[in-house]
Amino acid sequence: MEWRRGQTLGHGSSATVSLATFPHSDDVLAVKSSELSRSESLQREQRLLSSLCSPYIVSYKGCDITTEQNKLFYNLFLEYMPFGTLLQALRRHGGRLDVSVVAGYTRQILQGIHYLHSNGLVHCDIKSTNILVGENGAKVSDFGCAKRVFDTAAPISGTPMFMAPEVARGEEQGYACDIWALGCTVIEMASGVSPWRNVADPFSVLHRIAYSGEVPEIPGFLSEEAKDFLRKCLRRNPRERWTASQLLKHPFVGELNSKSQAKEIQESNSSSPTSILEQGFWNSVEESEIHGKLIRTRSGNLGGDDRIRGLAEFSGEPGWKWNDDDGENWITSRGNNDEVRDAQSSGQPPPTDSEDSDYQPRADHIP
Ligand SMILES: Nc1ncnc2c1ncn2[C@@H]1O[C@H](COP(=O)(O)OP(=O)(O)OP(=O)(O)O)[C@@H](O)[C@H]1O
Repeated sequence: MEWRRGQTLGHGSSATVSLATFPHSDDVLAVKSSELSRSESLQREQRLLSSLCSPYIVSYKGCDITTEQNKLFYNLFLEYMPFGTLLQALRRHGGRLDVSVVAGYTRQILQGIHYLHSNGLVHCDIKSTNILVGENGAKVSDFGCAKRVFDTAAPISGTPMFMAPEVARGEEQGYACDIWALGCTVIEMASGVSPWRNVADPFSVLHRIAYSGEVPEIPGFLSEEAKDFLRKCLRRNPRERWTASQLLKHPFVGELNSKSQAKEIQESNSSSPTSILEQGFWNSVEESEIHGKLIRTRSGNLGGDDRIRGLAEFSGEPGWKWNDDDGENWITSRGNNDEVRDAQSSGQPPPTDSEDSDYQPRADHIP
């Protein structure tokens, strides 16, 4: 099927995401692209996403390969989420969301996590920039770090600020790490600040998470229900952390609340621009995120501080920025320096439809 690349919606470490429009229909999709030679991670994401089907997971819509500016690009088509990331939703609402909206989003993210866990998958990188918002609320996206729970050979990956203690120590990365990261995301949604404050660099945050015995500070203004929910998510021992199915029955996100929460979410989004013509607005919001987002770390078999220092140093490659005021100043780091540089350069956007001269889409798999 013929399609055209439209405006850029966002940049990740491994790919650029643009709008995809279709000449003979009003359909609009998001297309996540990277150079074919560097698309291993995107193709892995495609294999995983194409096996999933849930209203709480951003839907897979197909894939293809195009030639643009004499380069081959691998393209993964996704359901378009018009309100962008949860972090952007947060910024639009002045940095924090009403508790009832937080509860509604939390329930939806939890349903996405529950679906993944029921299918033997761990997301490994739950955080506000990997949750996308549409007309009906939040969906889980970005499966670049996801893995089968029994895949013990898979490297540790994720974003240090959201890493669970057992992950920071390099012991295990099972279902419970997504629950810890959900707790961190809820704190971010409710308070507008990073889950860990006063940390100078990635080594400090990883060390603190791994060995301090502390948990992120639970905002005092939250209701008792919300605080209790967070305490169940943020237990340092992964065996004591509640599971997604237990948490779905917690009163903070309970079924009884879900109708009013859905209404709150719709109202909260109704003041936001939805038209794709207003993408300039989104792009300007996105700009503030481009300088970096997450650290994605892959650890070797070092122990204790050496291993943590290794993780932190991977995160310190060119482009790394740490800014405690904005926990979103992260870059992705994978494996070794070459891979880091490759990942950064593959993030270069392919040309948009107005820029490319030899644009030849070849949509083999678009439905
Ligand atoms: N389906 C979508 N609809 C709308 N915008 C999207 C969609 N998918 C991604 N985006 C935008 O593109 C950005 C980058 O996407 P994504 O996080 O999937 O890329 P990535 O390369 O995997 O990033 P990361 O560095 O987190 O691994 C998102 O933060 C979001 O702003």
